[in-house]
Amino acid sequence: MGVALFRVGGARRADCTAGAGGGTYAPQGAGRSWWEYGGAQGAASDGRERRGKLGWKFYDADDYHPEENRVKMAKGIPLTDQDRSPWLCNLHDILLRDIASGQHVVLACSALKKMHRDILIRGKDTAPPKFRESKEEKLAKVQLLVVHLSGSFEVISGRLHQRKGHFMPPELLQSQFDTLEPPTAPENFIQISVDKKLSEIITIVLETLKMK
Ligand SMILES: Nc1ncnc2c1ncn2[C@@H]1O[C@H](COP(=O)(O)OP(=O)(O)O)[C@@H](O)[C@H]1O
Ligand SMILES: O=C(O)[C@H](O)[C@@H](O)[C@H](O)[C@H](O)COP(=O)(O)O
Repeated sequence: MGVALFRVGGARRADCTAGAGGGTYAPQGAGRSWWEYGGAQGAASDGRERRGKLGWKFYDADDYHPEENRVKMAKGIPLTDQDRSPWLCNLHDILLRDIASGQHVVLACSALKKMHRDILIRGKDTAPPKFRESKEEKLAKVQLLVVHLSGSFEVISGRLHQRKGHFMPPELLQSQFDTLEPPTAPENFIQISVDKKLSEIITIVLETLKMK
């Protein structure tokens, strides 16, 4: 539930280094920028399509869950922030590693809470923001776009019931709605209805990027 585009040049946080979660991750790829969104709203579909239009590398955060998270979700048990932390940290590490090679990246990710999006951007840092933001990271934040794909429970639930071969059962959707913290200022975001066609969503994002 949400999408983000980042242009990040900041340094990786010491407490969020690769392997923090010890899970079965499959890091790959390169990028300077990414966007992130998710939560059964069409994020992966939209991301793949936009990756094609932009020529950016695409990551689906679902591909990076540790096995224990997949098993838990498949049983219909919602993840806790403790479960999500190593997964988000790993994504943060992957993306920052990619930044070094200078390629733009698209990331589809649920990122339901502000703190989840913060981990993707900065890593897991408990220091107060005024102490943890380097000049570089401030610049990076200016260039971050979060795209929040919003929709009604009914529409998204209907789509999930049609979706085949995914570990997350539709029954978990209510917990996602309960957990969602829609992006608000000062996050740099746009909101797009999932009622729109995929092609329309992509057009809006591309237009927004041109203006940034
Ligand atoms: N804009 C859209 N219009 C109609 N169906 C969509 C749209 N976006 C996604 N879907 C469908 O909704 C389902 C969930 O999309 P998916 O990309 O898996 O979501 P997420 O990655 O956010 O969990 C898929 O079956 C997908 O084909
Ligand atoms: O495609 C989906 O249905 C979702 O992306 C789903 O897989 C889930 O949202 C996340 O992978 C992690 O779970 P949280 O939403 O609990 O963070």
